[in-house]
Order: sequence, then C-alpha cells, then structure tokens
Amino acid sequence: MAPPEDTEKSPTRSKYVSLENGDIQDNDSETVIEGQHYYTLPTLRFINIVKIIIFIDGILSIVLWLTGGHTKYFVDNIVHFHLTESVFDLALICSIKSVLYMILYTWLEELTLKFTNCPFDQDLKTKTRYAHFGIVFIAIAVLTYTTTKGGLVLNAYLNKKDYRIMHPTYNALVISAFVFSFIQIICALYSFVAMRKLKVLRILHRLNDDGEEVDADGKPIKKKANILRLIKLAKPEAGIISLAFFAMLGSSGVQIVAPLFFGKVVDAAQRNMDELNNTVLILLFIYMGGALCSSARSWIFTLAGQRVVARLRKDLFKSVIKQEVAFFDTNRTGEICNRLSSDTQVLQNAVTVNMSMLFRYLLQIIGSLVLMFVLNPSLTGVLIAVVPIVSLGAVQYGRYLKKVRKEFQDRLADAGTTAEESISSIRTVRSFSGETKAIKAYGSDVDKSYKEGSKLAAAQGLFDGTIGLLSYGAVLLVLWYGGKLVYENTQDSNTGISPGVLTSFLLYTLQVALAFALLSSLYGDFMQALGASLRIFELFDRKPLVSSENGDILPMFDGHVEFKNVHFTYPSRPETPVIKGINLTVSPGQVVALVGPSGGGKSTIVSLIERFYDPDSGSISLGGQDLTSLDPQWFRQKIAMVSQEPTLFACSIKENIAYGRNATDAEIVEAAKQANAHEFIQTFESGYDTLVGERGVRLSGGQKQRIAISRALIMDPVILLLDEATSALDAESEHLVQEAIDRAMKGRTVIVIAHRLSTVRNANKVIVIDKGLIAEQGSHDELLAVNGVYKRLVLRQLTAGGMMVNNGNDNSTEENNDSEQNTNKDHDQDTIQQLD
Ligand SMILES: Nc1ncnc2c1ncn2[C@@H]1O[C@H](COP(=O)(O)OP(=O)(O)OP(=O)(O)O)[C@@H](O)[C@H]1O
Repeated sequence: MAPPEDTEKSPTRSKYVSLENGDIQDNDSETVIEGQHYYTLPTLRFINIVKIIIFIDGILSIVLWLTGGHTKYFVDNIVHFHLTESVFDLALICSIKSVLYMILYTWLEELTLKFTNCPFDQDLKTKTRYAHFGIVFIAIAVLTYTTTKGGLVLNAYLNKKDYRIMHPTYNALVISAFVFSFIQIICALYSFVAMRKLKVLRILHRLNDDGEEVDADGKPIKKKANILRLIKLAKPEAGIISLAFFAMLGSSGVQIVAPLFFGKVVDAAQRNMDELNNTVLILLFIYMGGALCSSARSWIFTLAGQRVVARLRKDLFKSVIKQEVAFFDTNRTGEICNRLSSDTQVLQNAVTVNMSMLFRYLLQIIGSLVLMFVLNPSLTGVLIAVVPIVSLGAVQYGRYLKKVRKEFQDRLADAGTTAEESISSIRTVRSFSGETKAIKAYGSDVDKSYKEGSKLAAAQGLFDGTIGLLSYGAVLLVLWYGGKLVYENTQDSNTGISPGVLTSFLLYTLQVALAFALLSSLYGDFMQALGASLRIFELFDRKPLVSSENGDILPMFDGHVEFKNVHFTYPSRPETPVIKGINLTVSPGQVVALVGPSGGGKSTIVSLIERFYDPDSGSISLGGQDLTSLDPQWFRQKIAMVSQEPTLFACSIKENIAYGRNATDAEIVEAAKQANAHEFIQTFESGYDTLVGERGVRLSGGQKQRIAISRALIMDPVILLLDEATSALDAESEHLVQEAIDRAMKGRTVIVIAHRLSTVRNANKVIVIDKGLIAEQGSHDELLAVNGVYKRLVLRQLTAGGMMVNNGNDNSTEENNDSEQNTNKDHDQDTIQQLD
C-alpha cells in the first residue's frame, strides 16, 4: 500500500508509513504490523466507560421519573406540560439521547478501529468525523437545554410567587439531567483524544493464530496481569473464602440496617420511653451479631490470604529456580528476591483482604442506597447524581497513581538490590575500603526512591482529598435538602420527612460516602497489586529456554562427549560470539585438558556440557545422543563439577557433601576420606555437623575445595568437570587438594580446565582454546614440538613462575609434599630446557 502524495498534510497519515509488503509502521512507537491482525481490547476502555455513564443516566432518569408521583401526576405532567413545572421533556430527551449516544459511540469505535488498518481511506475518515461531530452536537444541544431548563426552574422557584413546586424526585431529575449532560459533553470532547489512543492501543495489541498476544516479531508476549487472574490465585481457598463471605454478608447486613434503627431511636425518643428502650435493645442485639460476623470475616480472610501468599511464594520460587542459567545472567538476584518477598505480600492483601473490603463496601453502598430509596427517593436521587463524577474522576486518577506507584516500587527494588549486593560481598567491600562507595550507591538509590515516593505521596494526598471533598460535599447536599424536607414536615405533617428519617438518611449518606472513599483507596491498592502481579506473572509465565526436565535416559553411559561444529553466544551479550565452531571428542576414560589464554572460552565449553546454555548451532552429544534430547536431571547426576572457587551452602558439612543425592553417613565419610577432607572435619568440635557459614566463609580455601571434591565424588560421576584453582594455596593444602583430585580422576572421563603443568603433562589430550576456536590439540609433547600457542603459553607461564607451576613452599611440613613438588620442579626444568 503506497501512501498518497499528500501524506504530510494530514496529521493522522503522517503518523503511519507504509512498508513495502503492505505493512504499517507507527512512527511514534516504532511498532510494525504485518498485514491484518486481530486484537484484544481492554474491557475498561473509554467507550465502555461512556456507555456505563449513559446507562446510569438512562436508568436514573427513568427511575426518578417513575417514582415522581401517582398516575394522574404523570398524565398531568405530559398533557399539561409546563417548562418549569414538568420534567417529561427531560425524561424524553434522556431516552432519545441515550439511544443515539449508544449508536454513535459504537459506530465511532468501529470506524476508528477500521481506520487503523486503512489509515489512508478518505471515506472512513469522513465517517469518523461525522460520528465525532454527531456526538458533540448532541452533547452541546442537551447541555444547552438542561442548563436553560435548570436555570428557569431555579428562577421560578426563587422568584415566582404562583410557582407550583414540583415533586421532589422531579427536582432531582432536573439536577441529574444537568450533571449528566455536563459529564457527557466532557466525554464527547475527550472522545477525540480517546480515539487517537485507541488506534495506538490497537497496534500494540496483536494476536497470533492461537489467540495469544504476540509482539512485533510474532513472539507470544507474557500474559498481562488481570483481576480475574489475581482472583484465581485464591481458587484453592474457595471453600473457606465462601465461609468468610457468609460472615461478611452478616456484618454488612448489620451495617446496612443499623442507621434505620438509629432513625427509629430518634423518632421513638420523641414519643415514649418503652419504644425507645425496645429499639435500643434491638440495636444492641443487631450489633452483637454483627461483631461476631465481623471477627469471623476478618479472621478467615486473613488466614486465606496467608495461605495464598505461602503457595504463591513456593510456586514462584519453583518457577525461578527452573529458569535457564542465562536468565540469571540478566536478572539481578536482589530484584528476583524482591519479587518473592514484597510483591507477593502486596498480592496477599489484594486477593483476599482487599477483595473482601471491595465486596463489603459494594454491598454497603448498594444496600444503603436501596434503603435510602425506600426512605426517600428524591433525596437519594440528589445523592446519586454526584456519584458518577466521583467514580469517573477516581478511575482516571487511579490510573495515574498506578503509574507513579510502579515507578516507586521499581526504585525501591533497585535500592534493595544495591544493598543486597554490598552486604553479600561485605569482605570485598571491606578489603577495598568500599564502604563509602557502597553507602553512596545505596543512598543515591534511596534518594531516587524517595523522589518517586514524594511524588506518590502528593498524588495520593490529592486523590484522598478530592475524593473526601466530593463525598462530604454529597453529605452537605443531602443535609441541606433533607433539612428542607424536615422543615416542610413541620409545616405540613403529610409532606417531607421526620427528623428520625433524616438521621437515618444522614448516617446512610455518611456510610455511602465513607464506603465510596474507601472503595476508591482500594482502587489504588488493586492497582498496586496489578503492578506487583505483572512482575510476578511475568516470572510465572516465563518458560525456561533450557528445560531442566524430561528427555531420554541412556541405559548405558560410558562418558563419551562430542562437540560438532558448535557455535555459541551468551544471550546477555548477543553481539559477541564466544564459541566459533568447535569440534572435539572426548573418549570414555580420557583425561582432556583445556588450556588457553584467559577469556578464550574454556569455562563456556564446560557450561555447554552441563547444558547451562544451548549452542546457537552445531550439536553436543553425550554417549552418542544429542544433549538436548537427554533428561537433564539424569545426565547432571552423571556429571560432577568442581569449580575454581567452589560455592558451599550455609548448612552443615554433611549436608553440603550430600547435596547432590541422598547419602548415608558412611558414604559421606567415605567421600570425605577420598577427598582428604575427613581429617580436618574431625578436628572440628561438631565434626560433620559443623556449619560452614554463608558460602562456606568459615572454611579455608583448601578446605572448601576438598568439601567440593567430596560433594562431586559422592555422586560417583561418569564425567568429572574440573576447573583447577588458580589461587595459590599453601603447600600442604595444595598437595592435599591435588591428591584428592588425582584420586577423583581415576576411572572417569575428565575434562579439566588446567592451570598446572603437571595436570597438562598427565592428560591424554591437551586442547588449546583461543578466541573461541581450537587452536591446537594433541599430547603435551606433541604440542611442544609445534611452535604454536601452547608452546608460547607454557614458556610464558613457566618463566613468569605463573599458575602452571606448583607453588613450592619451603615451609612445607610434610616430606612427601616436598618430594612431590621437587619432582614437579624437575619436570618444569626439563620442559624449559626442552623449549630452549
Ligand atoms: N555469563 C556470561 N555472559 C556473557 N558473557 C560471558 C559470560 N561468561 C563468560 N562470558 C564471556 O565469554 C568469553 C569466554 O569466557 P570463558 O569464561 O569461557 O573464558 P575462559 O577461557 O574460561 O577464561 P578464564 O581462563 O579466564 O576463566 C569471555 O569473553 C567472557 O567475557
């Protein structure tokens, strides 16, 4: 579709640029859509809100009209129509305008959506204009009429001596007709903005053939949080929640009928003492029943909330822990932990306590309004006329609040993450005197969250104030109008209302106003919960890119590993390929040493064997079968890893050794003996039950490594993946660790990232990895014969006395240590001579 030549002239057209294959690009949001798409639209969008307002207006007008008097009065009102004494015209106009509005708004939305797909269709554009102007015309005409009529009625009431006062409900109809026509003209004008938003919204919501929402690349988008999904979280608690609902019905019932009895008390006080006593006694019983129901409701709802959050946390953690390793490369630990703790807490309140409050207040409002209607419809009509203003304002403002609140929560989470990082690395912070830096970083994050918090406080304050003013304004209106009716009653007992009824009415009004104010603050809570649930459901819905379940189990696994033309790039750094086409074979029982310059990709190869990541292309097989088709749980039992800086868990030595599988005490001790760990463990007061502290801080480097070797040995792995420690241990530790490693290597396929010459010399095969490729491979001697990377590496490291030479510590106490190191040194000397 080619854009017409006058594209620049039309603001709507210039927003879209057609692409070669008929796609449309939205310049503002840089969103591209291909051809025709199906979309989901939010339920609570502008048109639907307007329709609700029109509906309320229609219903209210009809009710006020119908409750306005007896049959003759109706007929008189129509037959002897009088501009300032009849309201038949208003009821008629309201019915006609409601139908017209419904038709025009529906048409307008349809046209706007069609226009998104065909932004250059002149006909659609003209029709959309007609729809817009039709709506605005009706709104202006109706507002003009209702204002004029209202003014004339008021003028007649105040100034005309022979004015026949209308039925109170009809007066309410005049007020509500004016208020609604005012709201509707605002809606009509806002419809221009709303339709523009709808176009963008439509582009942003697209579905694939399965009905899932997809992004511009056609990939499914994580599910959005919605209230229904939030409620579903509490589904298993449905039983006890329904119990709580019954209790809530009881307590709300009390709230609803109590004001009625208050009124009766006031009226009884004007008659006789017996009636007064009886009414107060009834009220006391009502309150006692209400108290019982209230405590049951509160207890059960809170209990259900606790259950929901406990389950939520477990499920969420399950989902997090199953994510592929790459996920943790891009997501900070603190942020994830925040979701587990604070976001789930927000949800706990939303799905139970807030939900209960929502129903309670709704019940209170509806019940109170019904009783108010029974007491005096006209007074109720006056109150209802202001409700739509409050609700429309609350919804719009609530949206803004949600945005600010989310921003605040994000900044708070950032601060939490920064603090966690510093505290968990306190040793590094201390040794580099990084306290000031850490304090500054945390302080700056807290300042940012404070900035957002103060914005939130102001916004929330304004929100609460406005809602409060509107609510109490309604009370004042009722007080004035009700006072007038009481006054009328004192003049003529057949008209107006008694003081008792006014008391009930005022209490109801307060109750409705309060419930309304609380309901609107609940809206804020729900919005906050929606924000939290967005983040939580994002984690819930995230399917790990590398699954850790399901797959084949080989009946026999000999330890054969093969890489075929493997290419790999870390997802967190997509522009930098790390492995660029590696072919290698490790035969069962072989010891293969990976060497090479730092950053060449050795550790990445080991990670790929563990299937922490999947290669971008090529294949990795274990025992002849592709790694991606094997059950990760199974093959990870067959592969054990001892890394350079082993991480231990903050539990006992015993639990750390038996981390990979359930083992008996005897097996644990045997593994520790094999790893030369038994002796030092025995010197500890609590032996195998000694706690190692966070990440094993209470153990020395050598001790940690030997525990890690025990942990690997207890798995009796077929393949051992070793990353030799580069950090220098003292001679004794070095020897003990080395001996444990040598023992562990026996009878297994071993892939070792080698840093010691002795390891490389004893390996069956040495593979030199450089810049993501295999630079050389062969035995130590073969590679030395080639004047290549390996020779340079060995020479550089030997002459530098670097990592590949065993640390010769003269203070060594054990004789065999010395002799072993001397042998190594001799070998190293040989090597240097050979190289020279
Ligand atoms: N999780 C990661 N995300 C992104 N890039 C990574 C990640 N881990 C490693 N890299 C990058 O991949 C490249 C290879 O790293 P790798 O750790 O495999 O090298 P290496 O040969 O084991 O180095 P060394 O001997 O120093 O341990 C490096 O450039 C490194 O920066």
